[in-house]
Amino acid sequence: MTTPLTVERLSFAWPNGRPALRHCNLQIPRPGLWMLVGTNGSGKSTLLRLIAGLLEPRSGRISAAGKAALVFQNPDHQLLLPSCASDLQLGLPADLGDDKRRSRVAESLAQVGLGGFEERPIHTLSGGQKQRLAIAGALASDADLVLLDEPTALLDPDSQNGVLQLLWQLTHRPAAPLTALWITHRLEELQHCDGAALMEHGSVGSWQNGQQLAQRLAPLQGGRAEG
Ligand SMILES: Nc1ncnc2c1ncn2[C@@H]1O[C@H](COP(=O)(O)OP(=O)(O)OP(=O)(O)O)[C@@H](O)[C@H]1O
Repeated sequence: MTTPLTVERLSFAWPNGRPALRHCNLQIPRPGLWMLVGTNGSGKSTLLRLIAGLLEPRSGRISAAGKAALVFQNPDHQLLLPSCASDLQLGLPADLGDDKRRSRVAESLAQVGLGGFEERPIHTLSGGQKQRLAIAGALASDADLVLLDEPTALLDPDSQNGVLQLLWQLTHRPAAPLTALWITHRLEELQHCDGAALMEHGSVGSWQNGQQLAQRLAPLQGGRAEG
């Protein structure tokens, strides 16, 4: 099986000269749900933006087996059009015909539990539904690698669990399982991943058992992974 993502000696500095990543290495060995935790400012969001191609590295290499899509903490920052269907249409591959576009939108909505929501105005969705729609956008765009930047930070516990379960199911389905790289500050989420790694000062540590990493971090940081 091809390795979904390899990041080698990646370095990045902002225009003000401040380094954000320092020779950062990360390898996701197989599809699944992989989580990153770390102090504020350790470079997690910058790493996701580099992998998504929104930023150019200063040096190093990123090699992804498939297409990447980014899901932001606040879905209002990425859902741009008035209805669910119109928003998903925006991210579809350009070469699809009309019938295929309609069916791709319907399938993507169904896969995230929003079947039949084509005409629903986005402003009428709950926070959890908006986050599901953002994930449907990743599915509709044919992404294999979904990069989620604290996707549950603004959600209540029920919606948080719903989004976690959805990602678990999409990353463990028998046919074409996705690869997800999920940033979190909520240590309880680490119990639901295939591996968790700690990011510090612009570098990522090795994969660990999520539950064990959460147990190590909780007493150190008062239940939160922030410094
Ligand atoms: N647009 C920017 N211009 C300059 N510096 C930035 C910019 N965005 C982030 N930084 C800096 O880069 C460093 C890494 O930020 P980043 O947002 O990647 O950290 P993070 O681990 O995602 O933090 P958090 O957990 O708070 O979201 C920080 O020092 C931050 O202040």
